[in-house]
Amino acid sequence: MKQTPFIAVEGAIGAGKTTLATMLAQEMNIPLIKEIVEENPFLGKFYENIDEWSFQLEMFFLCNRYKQLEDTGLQYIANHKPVISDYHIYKNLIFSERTLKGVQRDKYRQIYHLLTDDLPKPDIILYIRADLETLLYRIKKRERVFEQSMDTAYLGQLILDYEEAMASIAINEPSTQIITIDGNLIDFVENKEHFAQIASDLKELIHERIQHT
Ligand SMILES: Nc1ncnc2c1ncn2[C@@H]1O[C@H](COP(=O)(O)OP(=O)(O)OP(=O)(O)O)[C@@H](O)[C@H]1O
Ligand SMILES: Nc1nc(=O)c2ncn([C@H]3C[C@H](O)[C@@H](CO)O3)c2[nH]1
Repeated sequence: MKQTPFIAVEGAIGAGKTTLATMLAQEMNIPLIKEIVEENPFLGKFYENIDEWSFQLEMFFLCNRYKQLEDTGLQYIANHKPVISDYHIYKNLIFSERTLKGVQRDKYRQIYHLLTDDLPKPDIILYIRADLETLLYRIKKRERVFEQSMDTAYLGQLILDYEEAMASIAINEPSTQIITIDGNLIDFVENKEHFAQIASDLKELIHERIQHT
């Protein structure tokens, strides 16, 4: 096992990935890799008309994440520096398998594998699992205008897709350790003890990995 961890925070839309990754980066004094949201020119259009804009949006996310992770590999992982990101590259497939159809989906899949198969993959995933009610509440509270008309069925399906994806990673990438956080009950934003427990579990896991290197 590698000594220097690459940690990714994952979960469906509004689960709290960016919030938790930012808090942990600060607590552990490690760099944070954050996905681009506000500068994304296709997100607003996508939520208005998924069929029309999905290919552009998925390709935009893929290219951005590809570049970020390529840089992360060179800057941090190759130099044995720990790093935390608010996504796993696999989320591109989770979303695209739902939003794309037919030839576009086939082409995207090929491009995805071509670009990402040799990218650095996280050693540890913090998976925030939350139900539809919790996510809808948080998306509303966050007030991103383009997300307010999000189809509930789309979000509900993504929750299921995330469950399947995490189970698949657990089987197909056994060196990746997944810590599941109950996002309905654990309030790492308001409750200091909840956050302290997550940080302590993560540090212990990293320590164990170092011991077993
Ligand atoms: N555990 C939590 N308890 C209470 N509020 C939370 C919790 N996690 C996140 N929030 C709140 O929910 C909103 C969404 O959080 P955040 O932006 O971190 O989610 P995200 O998973 O990064 O979203 P996205 O999928 O859109 O990137 C924010 O307003 C945040 O303060
Ligand atoms: N279709 C699609 N594909 C992705 O890879 C992807 N990654 C994030 N998102 C959406 C969720 C939030 O609204 C917003 C910020 O995370 O962007 C995505 N949407």
